[in-house]
Amino acid sequence: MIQVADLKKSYRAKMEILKGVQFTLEPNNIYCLLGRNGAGKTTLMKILSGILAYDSGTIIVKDNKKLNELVHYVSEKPNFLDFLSGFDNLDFIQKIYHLNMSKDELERFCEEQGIQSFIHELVINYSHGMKHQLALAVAFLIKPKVLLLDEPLVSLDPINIAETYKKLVSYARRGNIVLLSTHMIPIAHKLADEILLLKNGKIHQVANQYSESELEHYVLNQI
Ligand SMILES: Nc1ncnc2c1ncn2[C@@H]1O[C@H](COP(=O)(O)OP(=O)(O)OP(=O)(O)O)[C@@H](O)[C@H]1O
Repeated sequence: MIQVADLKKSYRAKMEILKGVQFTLEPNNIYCLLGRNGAGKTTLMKILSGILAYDSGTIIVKDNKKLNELVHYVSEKPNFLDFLSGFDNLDFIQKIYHLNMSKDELERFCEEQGIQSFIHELVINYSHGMKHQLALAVAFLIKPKVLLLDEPLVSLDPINIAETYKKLVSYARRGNIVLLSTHMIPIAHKLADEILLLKNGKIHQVANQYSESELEHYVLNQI
């Protein structure tokens, strides 16, 4: 469980983006982070993943575990070693994480992830959607307890979106936390157990108990 309280962040003296953010994340749940452009969603995710420092507030992790050891952040602009294949990128990452996977095991993993058709091509030649699929595969390879995804579905085709829905739900239900930012209300409605609405530097946390049109109405009235 992760409890965030009174979290504040400014980039410049007069530009406070997070003004005392408060929310709780529990294992087995998917959270969708919604908010207008520039609301601070990426800022919040970067803070949770330890990439960015915050000014004040507390982030408490159950059992006093270190958050940055539990979290994996998938950026909206994933970066890889472009002149290696996706497969060699995955192999490099599994070695860094000491997963001790053989090439055959990694091939099987790529098949399970549905990325075998392009995984041996150089990343420099990948489309946006292929890069995002590879970034999601990295997340499922290293299996973080807390998976943060910054607009992960924007460049995926409908079949890959449906597959990713299934993967994220089953991943969360195995005792993990999934937090993803999205601008798409149907995605939030379909996936989220709870909605985190970021507005004016504060979070409103609500259960996803709405129909899709009610959620749209709620979000459009709140943000
Ligand atoms: N490194 C930085 N230095 C200064 N200002 C920044 C920096 N990064 C982000 N900001 C500002 O902080 C605000 C929040 O940005 P952030 O990227 O967190 O928003 P967001 O909710 O993810 O937006 P979007 O939905 O458009 O992706 C914006 O006003 C942005 O210009």
